[in-house]
Amino acid sequence: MAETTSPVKLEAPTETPQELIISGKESLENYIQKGSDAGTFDASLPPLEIPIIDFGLLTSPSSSSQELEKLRSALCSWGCFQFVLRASVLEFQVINHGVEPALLNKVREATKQFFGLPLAEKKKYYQEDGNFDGYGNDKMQTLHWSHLLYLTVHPEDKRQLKFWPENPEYFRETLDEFSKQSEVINQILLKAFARSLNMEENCFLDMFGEQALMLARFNWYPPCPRPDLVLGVFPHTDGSGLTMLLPDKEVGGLQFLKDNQWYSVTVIPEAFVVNVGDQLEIISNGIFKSPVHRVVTNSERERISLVMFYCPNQEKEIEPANWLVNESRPRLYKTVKNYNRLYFEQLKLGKRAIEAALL
Ligand SMILES: O=C(O)CCC(=O)C(=O)O
Ligand SMILES: [Fe+2]
Repeated sequence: MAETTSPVKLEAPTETPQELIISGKESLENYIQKGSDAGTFDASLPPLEIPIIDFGLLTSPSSSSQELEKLRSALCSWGCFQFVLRASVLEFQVINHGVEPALLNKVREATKQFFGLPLAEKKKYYQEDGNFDGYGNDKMQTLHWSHLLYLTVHPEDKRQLKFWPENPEYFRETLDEFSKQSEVINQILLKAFARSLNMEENCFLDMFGEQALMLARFNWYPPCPRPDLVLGVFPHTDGSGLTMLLPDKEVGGLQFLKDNQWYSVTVIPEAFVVNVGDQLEIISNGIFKSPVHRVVTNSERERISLVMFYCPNQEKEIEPANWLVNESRPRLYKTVKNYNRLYFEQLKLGKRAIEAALL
């Protein structure tokens, strides 16, 4: 998540993990989790039976109550759902063109092309100390088998264009278009989330504010020789308010934890996966769950994903919405400001920020 001063030390990757291991600069051991978190991973887990929400039924104030109930139940039990966007759905919304499969393909193509560039070219966009945007990797004690590119996309005056790839040449305009459409989709979702709890439809949206932060995180998972031992991303919850993920069109890997069991997300080429982040769990006073998830690796194929983190304005305090606090549901969380900072401070200590926010 974006931070002006990132407490997690980020170092730009040099080569792919596999190249580093072959050249002897790094050991596979550095990628294998030890101690109580150690485990072996299995890509063929039970499929995640998360609901597929009909986005079209959420877009009007008189959304079908059945679809809202389905949404509420997904957010409270799994904390995530999938939805497929048809171009027609957004045509009558604020924007006059929808997210078409062609745009999704372009975004995925741009992602693949960028990560496929020679290192010398990618180096131009390396993360710098004290700045979160840019190309790098999560420098945790045990390494993730992935590289990433973080870019702040909203508010527009917070964009740092020097980290926006110019290669491929359509990267910037594609991300710009996709970000604008993602923002509209996120706003529609937040309104539907509020309506699903019988709240005034703008109440979550107002808490995010006009200066809501939107970060794009492009992930690249090269093939890994030991998918049974090495993870692409460790189990975590997102520090966002709301996360909208465009997964790889063909290669799976994302898994969610529920009741101590891991489930694999089914690959549906045109579907987004949406999950609640910690900040929305706080705002909803724990009614919506910020789910633990991870990414497993694959020995044969690379995988890409694009994650859009939508977060409340970090200058604003967030706290459980009044409507959701009552005698039978006492307030669970403190008032917090700049949750993203707390998130990374706790991550560095190997802890979950949401626990530090509990009253
Ligand atoms: O690549 C994915 O499917 C998910 C990545 C993820 O969880 C994240 O970037 O926070
Ligand atoms: Fe995540």
